[in-house]
Amino acid sequence: MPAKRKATDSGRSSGSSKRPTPVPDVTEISSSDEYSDQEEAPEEHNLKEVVNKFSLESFSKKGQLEKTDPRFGYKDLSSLPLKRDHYNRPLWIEPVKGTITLESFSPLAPQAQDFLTTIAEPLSRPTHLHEYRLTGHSLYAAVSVGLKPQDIVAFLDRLSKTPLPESIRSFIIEFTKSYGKIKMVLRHNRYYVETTDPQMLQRLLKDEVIGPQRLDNTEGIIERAAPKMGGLVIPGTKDAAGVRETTQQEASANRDDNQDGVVDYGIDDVGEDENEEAITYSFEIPNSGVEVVKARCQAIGCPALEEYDFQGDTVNPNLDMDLKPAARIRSYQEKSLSKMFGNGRAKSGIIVLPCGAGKTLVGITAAATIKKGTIVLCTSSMSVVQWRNEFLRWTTIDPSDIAIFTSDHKEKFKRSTGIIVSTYSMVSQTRARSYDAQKMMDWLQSREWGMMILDEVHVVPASMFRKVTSAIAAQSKLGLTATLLREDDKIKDLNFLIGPKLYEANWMELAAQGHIAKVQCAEVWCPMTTEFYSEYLRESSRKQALLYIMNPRKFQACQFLIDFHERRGDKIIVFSDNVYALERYALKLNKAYIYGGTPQNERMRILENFQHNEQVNTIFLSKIGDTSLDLPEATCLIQISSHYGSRRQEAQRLGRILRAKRRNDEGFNAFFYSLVSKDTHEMVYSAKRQAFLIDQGYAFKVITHLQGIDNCEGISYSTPAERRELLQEVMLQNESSADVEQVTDDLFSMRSGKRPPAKKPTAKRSAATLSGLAGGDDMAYIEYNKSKNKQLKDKAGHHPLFKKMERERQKRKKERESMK
Ligand SMILES: Nc1ncnc2c1ncn2[C@@H]1O[C@H](COP(=O)(O)OP(=O)(O)OP(=O)(O)O)[C@@H](O)[C@H]1O
Repeated sequence: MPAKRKATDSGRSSGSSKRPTPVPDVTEISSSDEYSDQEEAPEEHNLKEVVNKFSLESFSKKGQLEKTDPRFGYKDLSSLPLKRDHYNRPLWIEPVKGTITLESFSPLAPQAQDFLTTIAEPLSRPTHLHEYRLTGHSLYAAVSVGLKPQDIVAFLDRLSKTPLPESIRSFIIEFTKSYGKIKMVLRHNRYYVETTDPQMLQRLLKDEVIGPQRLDNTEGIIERAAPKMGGLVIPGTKDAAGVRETTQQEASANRDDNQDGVVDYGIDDVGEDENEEAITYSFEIPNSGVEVVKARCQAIGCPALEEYDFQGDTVNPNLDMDLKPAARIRSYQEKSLSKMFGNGRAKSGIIVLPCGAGKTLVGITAAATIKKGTIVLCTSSMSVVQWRNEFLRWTTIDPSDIAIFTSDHKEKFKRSTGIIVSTYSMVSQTRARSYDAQKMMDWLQSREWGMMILDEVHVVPASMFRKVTSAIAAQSKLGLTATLLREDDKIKDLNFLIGPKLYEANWMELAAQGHIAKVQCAEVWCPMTTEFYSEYLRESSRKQALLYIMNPRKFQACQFLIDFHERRGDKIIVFSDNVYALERYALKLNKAYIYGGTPQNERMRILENFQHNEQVNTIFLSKIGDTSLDLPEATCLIQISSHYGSRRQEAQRLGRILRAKRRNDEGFNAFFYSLVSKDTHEMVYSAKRQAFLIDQGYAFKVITHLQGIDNCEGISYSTPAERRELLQEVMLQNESSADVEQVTDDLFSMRSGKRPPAKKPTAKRSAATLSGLAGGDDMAYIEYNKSKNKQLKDKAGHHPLFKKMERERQKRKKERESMK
């Protein structure tokens, strides 16, 4: 956990007497990830320096000083006159930061978009204008899929409304000229640094960091013929889907479509000389030196590419596995894989697809393409089981060739190669292992793996990756995620430790094609009641949080929306990070709820009821349901409390309704409401949370008043007395009741049954009249002691199936009685 976070925590433990607790800064606290770094190791610091060096900002700093008016941030772009036919060209290219703006309404936008996702990082993709940025890493990714710097420059120039700025041209050429010259190669479980350029070899050997890493063995400098690239067909597609091919098809399509002949890709020869015969020179380095060498290569401007020539790998046995004939991967899945296998080899990197868009199948198809031993790492044991099932569902793999390594299962595959599915913690754990687990680990470490698939790659910090990647030798690494986001900025480390972002899908495009649901997003502003607001202004920040979450107007909005959507036939999930509020809301509204302390069998019962019981249309979930929850029945989300400014949580939560079963119904929309108490810190957090989704093209409507709420029958807290009573109850809570839940598993964690339930809020709620405290005799503390969750057991009796059984039982009883 970052040091700053610790400071906040210690502030908490100091107790209420040491008020005021500083208002938490969103950037400080929202990085509480399932796997947080405990502290920044010294090598992590070096890593930061290396990754920062590659930012375009530092490259263009000089230009920025010259061109920007410091008072207004105004940039003088008069040196870039518009081209005569600028209206036919879709790009604006900003010379200082390398931002590229695409007019998405241009007829050339689809082709330009494909090109831009290859060479730049998407920043924002609302309806009419998309924004991208060229970075060192994005250019690295572009070169690694076979594009040449001159082609990138030429094509950008053609699409640009102005002549290509000189700064952009030199940035592209400078940053890419050495890419691909150095490769990190794994052979027979040993690492080699490889290059085809003798001068580069000399430079590496003389380098003060890389030189000493060379192993002093008998092999010395190894000369070999460079591997030839073979044709490649990605399973589940109609034909080979290399990016080179795609790009060339697009280029010719573009030429055909382009009546005025203004824009031409002109990149037909991309990667042409790749097949030329060449000699490679390589030397061995120790496993422990891999990261140092990679960091150094990046620092000297020649990043070491990691590519796996799996077609030419005759040492590792082939795995007998194909996609089943019925499996057809979708166009965006194919596109993402084509970035990985663009030149017939497997490149390491990260594929970013929205929640529910089918990342699992992408990983499976990648494994079926290389057909070598593969290790899949997931965040929980439940995901492990799901991955194994998905492999069996989509591929022809023999079930005995795919094994599980978790605390409960330690299986090996029977034949020479296969697939192992495990969790990050099983593989990276450093404390003493059980005898079986250690034996299993030794076995995993003694082998060379063709590919390592890293699921939910965004949650895993650099230190954990280090442990995983140094423990297991894999030829290529594929990271999968929906949200390549971390508030602590450590996401850049992944570029370095796994590989560049290979592909990022456009959420809106996928929604338009019906692969994920269309969602209406709204932020509902709930005014604080006068009593709550006056306390809010007086209280410490932690108590303030409790007040804005428990604001009676927010409660009313929640009740109103649940009622409205239940009547529309929606199934609703209400999310609250705060467990006290979760319980209070759910009990008051007589709904079931799940949080960390809910036993596994009860979780399952509630979820099953939500799916199949017509009486159960709303459930309350703590942050335990943020990820891994697959409930295609859910069509509406209401968020009452969340993790400060976490953009990732917002996106992951939205992801829970993207799989909505009804998504292809005519005019169907899912709904996502964020309830925010007006004029409180919550508004600041809310704005920050939405940033990622807004960049994906979602528009958040602000609702300042819910029509009809004032005369809604049965609405809670409608009288001042009720509101005062709630306030008194909230004020009696300890500050710790305001904390967000600390979650160590996900909704389906199989560990839950064994672990003691998560600690409940330490606040003690006692039954007592509050008249003494509040000076009013009309108020009484109401104690809810019958859990709605327990009631679900009774509710199950109302399910049609149970009703039918009951009817039959009664019928038989009557028959027996009449026979007497
Ligand atoms: N090409 C395809 N054809 C048919 N079904 C598909 C295809 N790709 C994915 N699916 C289905 O879409 C659903 C979502 O897939 P998956 O669970 O892999 O999503 P995900 O991207 O991992 O989501 P999350 O990030 O929420 O875990 C699954 O039911 C899967 O079987």
